Amino acid sequence: MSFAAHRTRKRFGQHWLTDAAVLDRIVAAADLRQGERVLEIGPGRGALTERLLQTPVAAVGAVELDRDLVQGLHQRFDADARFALLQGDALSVPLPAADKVVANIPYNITGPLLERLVGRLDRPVAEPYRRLVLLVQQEVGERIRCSPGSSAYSALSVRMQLLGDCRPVCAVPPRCFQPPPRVQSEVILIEPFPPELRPELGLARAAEQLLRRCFAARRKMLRNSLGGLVGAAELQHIASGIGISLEQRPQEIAPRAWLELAAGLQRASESSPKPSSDDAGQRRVDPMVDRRAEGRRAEGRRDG
Ligand SMILES: C[S@@+](CC[C@H](N)C(=O)[O-])C[C@H]1O[C@@H](n2cnc3c(N)ncnc32)[C@H](O)[C@@H]1O
Repeated sequence: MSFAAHRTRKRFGQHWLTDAAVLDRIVAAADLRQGERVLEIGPGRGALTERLLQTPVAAVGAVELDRDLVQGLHQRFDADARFALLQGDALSVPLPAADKVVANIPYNITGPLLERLVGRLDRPVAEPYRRLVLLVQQEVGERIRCSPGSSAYSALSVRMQLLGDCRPVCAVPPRCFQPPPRVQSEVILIEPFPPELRPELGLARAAEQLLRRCFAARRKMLRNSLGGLVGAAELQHIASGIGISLEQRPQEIAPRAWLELAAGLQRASESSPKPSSDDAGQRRVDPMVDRRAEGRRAEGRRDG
């Protein structure tokens, strides 16, 4: 099917980026160099693909879910040997090897796609991309990159900022798309840390549990959220060592401090006497904390 015959599908999050200045900003932020391979999720009708192919990259691997766009994309780009298209779901197909990812992503899969591309704190991707430049719903972008103390600061902010350097590139209002989405958007840049700079796996797991526990009750002071994990004096000692107050709430604690807190609690829990059968399971970071609270929040929706 040609692009002219194609009908835009809302369920695939199809909002074509038509603003030349935003396309320029995305490509400039990606800083694509000679020989690099770039992955594009959701090329659509190829507005961004065309720009990517104007850079000196060695390969542009694109993954598009909508079968009806495949023919048009082949017609438009097959003359360039660097272009390769894979039809399928970016959440499940084997992704083409790449150094960088550049994409105007379908907002309804933001959460799982981020997990696939950047990984989770306790399940990081083995070989991180060097850089990702993603057009996302502004609300999600803000949560990814915001500083502690901001109302948008959440467990997602901590996780992402422990996995990489996250920065805003530019705001993108609805008029930059056709059809315009109902929500504001923004371009963000993520530079994942190399494996040697990531938290060690045991600590990452403990931090993940801690984040779930504390952000499930984000209005509670740490003293209350953490009470019962270790004794009150021990908890105070750990907090003072990190330079945080137990009167603080989760959204005030910086990403690195979460790791230090998890490490301190782990150490305290390991060195304390074995709990009696009555309070077994209460002294260590609780692995059964409710996962649902954070579960779906990272999934943005372009249509509000
Ligand atoms: C917001 S549009 C962006 C299109 C184009 N890159 C642009 O900037 O104009 C999102 C694109 O992702 C595609 N898409 C949606 N879900 C997908 C998935 N799970 N895997 C791969 N592509 C997907 C849509 O069909 C659509 O082409």
